[in-house]
Amino acid sequence: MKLSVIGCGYLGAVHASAMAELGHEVVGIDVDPSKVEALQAGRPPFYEPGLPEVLTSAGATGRLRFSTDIAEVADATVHFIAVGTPQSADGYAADLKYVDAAIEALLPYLKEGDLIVGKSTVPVGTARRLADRIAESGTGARLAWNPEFLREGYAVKDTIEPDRLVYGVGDERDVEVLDGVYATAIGAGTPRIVTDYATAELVKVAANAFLATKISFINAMAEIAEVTGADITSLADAIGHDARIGRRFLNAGVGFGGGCLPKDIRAFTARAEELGRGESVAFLKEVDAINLRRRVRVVDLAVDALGGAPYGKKVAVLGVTFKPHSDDVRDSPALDVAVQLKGLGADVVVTDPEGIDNARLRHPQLLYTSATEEALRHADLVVLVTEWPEYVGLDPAHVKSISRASVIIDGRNALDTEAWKAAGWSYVGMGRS
Ligand SMILES: NC(=O)c1ccc[n+]([C@@H]2O[C@H](COP(=O)([O-])OP(=O)(O)OC[C@H]3O[C@@H](n4cnc5c(N)ncnc54)[C@H](O)[C@@H]3O)[C@@H](O)[C@H]2O)c1
Ligand SMILES: O=c1ccn([C@@H]2O[C@H](COP(=O)(O)OP(=O)(O)O[C@H]3O[C@H](CO)[C@@H](O)[C@H](O)[C@H]3O)[C@@H](O)[C@H]2O)c(=O)[nH]1
Repeated sequence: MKLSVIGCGYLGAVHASAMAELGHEVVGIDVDPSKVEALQAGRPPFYEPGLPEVLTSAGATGRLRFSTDIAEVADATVHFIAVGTPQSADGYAADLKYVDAAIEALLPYLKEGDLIVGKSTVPVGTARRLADRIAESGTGARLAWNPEFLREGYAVKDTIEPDRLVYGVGDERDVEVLDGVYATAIGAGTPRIVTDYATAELVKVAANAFLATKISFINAMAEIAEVTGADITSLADAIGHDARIGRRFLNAGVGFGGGCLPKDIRAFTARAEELGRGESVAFLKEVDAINLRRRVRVVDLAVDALGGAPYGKKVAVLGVTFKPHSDDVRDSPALDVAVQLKGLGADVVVTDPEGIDNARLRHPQLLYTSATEEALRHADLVVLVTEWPEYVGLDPAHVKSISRASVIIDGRNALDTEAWKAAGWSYVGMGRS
């Protein structure tokens, strides 16, 4: 099939490449010429494991191209909307200006029977509004909403082998069109839920709200563990053995960040309030508050470890991305912790395998190095905030020999506690003693 993908950021670039890899002819459109140039040259403009390989192999088939010219969508019959829906500058609601602009830009090129497929995460009610706009344009095109559940770091695999497909449709004919797009996954028996627009939109935000709640739940338990001497990791293991609860997403630590969970729970709260149902999701404000408290907790632990006097002390911050295997620093707890420590006067040196360039753009006041040793050398304190394998695998005896630190703060409960203690470190985890 001939597809277009409007918006080639984290979601769109992966979607376009994976769809071409699966045999479709795809044009990816983005308004950012530097992104388009990089993608067209086979270079992902961001770090995502597996994407360079798919870009190259799909590119070599001639089925994948990228452009800034929206007119190039004219041949395609299915058009994915994958533009950003960030938090508004003045509140919690999602800013839909990119989605609206993408639809308006697409309208002149639509043909009878074309299908626009929304993949961006939007407030419930958006698809109905956009469907009305498309109907009124008289193009004969239709709209479906097909939320995306990929995780950064596993984005290619999650796109090619999704857990489930959700089709929010306004016309039953579009189920067949989407089955054609996802023929490989459908053939492999991937569950597919066909529903209306509102349910499809809500499935996406409900899934992220649930994941965020699960993380904040375990972090709330960590707060209790901290005042009782209980161990949060053992607690998570124990409750996680109950199949009704499950162990995944029960890792306590500095909390969740990224371009999705924080903004999506806030946008959901704002939308529910608009609908007069703010009380139904009021708990998400608490989920957000618990999450943000974990960042402060790490900062407080660091200040304590520095004897209450962070000024002029060298703090090595290991990790700056919101999670490993990504270069994304959007709403990153790690970056937030680094900025807060810097604000208290510490000489913060941040290291990360992939996130430094993005972090520097946002916070040029911090010192950065890609060399872990340089960050650690003569550090008065070591704080791990993103569990990259290279930090988890550090030799505690070696770190001791090059730093001045005696305390390691493990903001992700990812280190081998006993090994660090055995090497003479005072180990400080999150919700564990
Ligand atoms: N990143 C993820 O892991 C992920 C997963 C699932 C869903 N989502 C959702 O997908 C959407 C996109 O997220 P993202 O992380 O890829 O954002 P992003 O900011 O990385 O990418 C958005 C892209 O859209 C481009 N763009 C903006 N307006 C445009 C227009 N009119 N025409 C063409 N291109 C335009 C921007 O230049 C940018 O490259 C969001 O709604 C997000 O919530 C993201
Ligand atoms: O037990 C856990 C699990 C995760 N996290 C943190 O939670 C955040 C989000 O992690 P993850 O969900 O893996 O990352 P994303 O790539 O942002 O993916 C989420 O957001 C995407 C965008 O909506 C969805 O598509 C995915 O399904 C959803 O998992 C990160 O900061 C993690 O460090 C924890 O603190 N503890």
